[in-house]
Parts: sequence; structure tokens; C-alpha cells
Amino acid sequence: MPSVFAYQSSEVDWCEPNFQYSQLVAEFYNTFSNVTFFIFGPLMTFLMRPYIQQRSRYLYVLFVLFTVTGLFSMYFHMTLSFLGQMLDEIAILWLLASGYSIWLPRCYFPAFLGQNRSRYSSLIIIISLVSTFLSFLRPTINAYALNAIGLHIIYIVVQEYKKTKNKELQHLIEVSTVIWALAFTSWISDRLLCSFWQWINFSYLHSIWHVLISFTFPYGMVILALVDSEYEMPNKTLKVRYWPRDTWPMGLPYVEMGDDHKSC
Ligand SMILES: CCCCCCCC/C=C\CCCCCCCC(=O)N[C@@H](CO)[C@H](O)/C=C/CCCCCCCCCCCCC
Ligand SMILES: [Ca+2]
Ligand SMILES: [Zn+2]
Repeated sequence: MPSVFAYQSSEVDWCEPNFQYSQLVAEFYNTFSNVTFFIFGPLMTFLMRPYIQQRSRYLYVLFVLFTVTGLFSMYFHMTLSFLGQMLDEIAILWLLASGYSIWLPRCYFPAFLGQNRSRYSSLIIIISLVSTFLSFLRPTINAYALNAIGLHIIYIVVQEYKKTKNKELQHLIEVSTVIWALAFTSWISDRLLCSFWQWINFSYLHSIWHVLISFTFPYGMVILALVDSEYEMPNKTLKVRYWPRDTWPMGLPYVEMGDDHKSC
């Protein structure tokens, strides 16, 4: 039984040919396409810190986990080791869990919890701990399970799209859902259609997944903050801004705290 640290000790191997450019980097493009995680993670943390300090400092955990996920994904693709795979997938699990515990609107809580967020968060922690142990039983299905959670997040967001009258929120949901759909299509194509992609000598879809899914993070943070504020901070206004300039045709969305509504 090879060591969990050993190169290619994971049962998962992506479509990109291995060790094409270096004996130290198994999948070159899949390794370095994670760089956007190291840009968006710290940048979004900096841009959204006024919101984080008003809403919940636990959001720093989510933002840090996003950056750490990119680091573990880089290590995973560099080595294709079992340790790399598990670090990557467990980081994603806890990233999603932190988002669920802070931002899932109470109306989606299981009925037996009532509207009690602290009891709900305790349930999320228990489920995440159990899932962490279960992830070692059939590691090859972990990523599919994590994508199924992603699909649930999209479902929640689409339900909120139907409820809201906020045109800017609707636009952000439309854009992020298209980005996520393109990302997931790239991910599943790399997994299931690798022989075709290798035949046409284009086996870089998983690298495209990394870049596209990293873009869902800024959009996801803004969407969930706007949705959450309608339920949890109805008297506060959030302003959507775009980095580096609002006036630029393309930019990274983030939220700023607006002036409080003074209820008379
Ligand atoms: C109410 C719930 C709030 C939850 C908010 C969470 C938002 C998280 C946003 C982005 C997370 C990106 C994580 C990407 C993982 C990158 C590492 C990677 O590629 N790992 C692969 C191996 O290298 C592995 O095979 C991937 C496994 C699948 C990961 C599934 C992630 C689901 C992300 C769902 C994003 C929904 C965004 C919704 C936008 C409105
Ligand atoms: Ca490979
Ligand atoms: Zn990857």
C-alpha cells in the first residue's frame, strides 16, 4: 500500500497528461490554474471586510477556506497523492458547510429546527464531521457528492431569484448560474469524456473548471450577502460595487455597507 504522500497514490487522475513538463509536477496546467484562488480569496476578504465585521466574523473562516482550497487543489494536482485529494475535498466540504451555516435563509431550515440558527449550525457541524470520516470510505465519489451540494446551492439561489424584485440581484444570479453551468460542464466532461479530449489533444477542461469555479466565489458571496440581508438585516442597505472600477464593463462584484435606513 503506497504512502498517502506518494505521487499518484490517489485513485483519481484527471485528463491532462502527467509529468509533461516536470517530474515534480504531475499535471502542470491543472496545478497552476488554481492561481485565481490566491487572487480572489484575499481580494474578496479585503473588499468585503466592512460587511464581514457587521454580519459575522465567522465569514473570515469561509474566505480563508476558499484560499486554502486553492492551495490544496494545487498540491493535489502537483502530486496526484491521496493526501492531496483528501485535503482538497475536505477543505471544500468545510468551505460549503461554513457558507451554509452562516447564510442559508432560515426558511430553508429543516422543520424540526424551527428558525434557530445556532441549533442549525450545530447540525451542520455534526453532518460535516460525519461526512469528513465518510469521505475516506469511497474517495472516488467525494467530488460528485460535493458537486451535488453545489447543485443544491444553485437551487436555493434560483428560488431566491424567483422571489426577489431586485434587478441587480437577478442579474448577478443569472451571470453566476451561467458561469457555474459552464464550470460544471467542464468538470464532468473532463471526468467522463477524457478519451475524446485526448484524441483532439485538448485535455485542459479541468483547468478551465478551476478558473470558472473560482469566479463563482465573488459572485456567490455577493448574491448570498444580498439574499441574507433581506432576511437578517432588513434595515441595512448593501451596495453592490465592482472592483477595480464600477464604471468598467467587467469587474469583480463585492458589497459595501450603505447608510442604515432610519425607521421612523
Ligand atoms: C447557502 C450556501 C452558501 C454556500 C456558499 C459557498 C460558495 C462557494 C463558492 C465557490 C466554491 C468553489 C470551490 C471550488 C473547489 C476548487 C478545488 C477543485 O477544483 N477541486 C477538484 C479537484 O481539484 C474537485 O474535483 C472538485 C470537487 C467539486 C467541488 C464542488 C464545489 C461546489 C461549488 C458550488 C458553487 C456554487 C456557487 C453559487 C453561486 C451563486
Ligand atoms: Ca492526468
Ligand atoms: Zn482540480
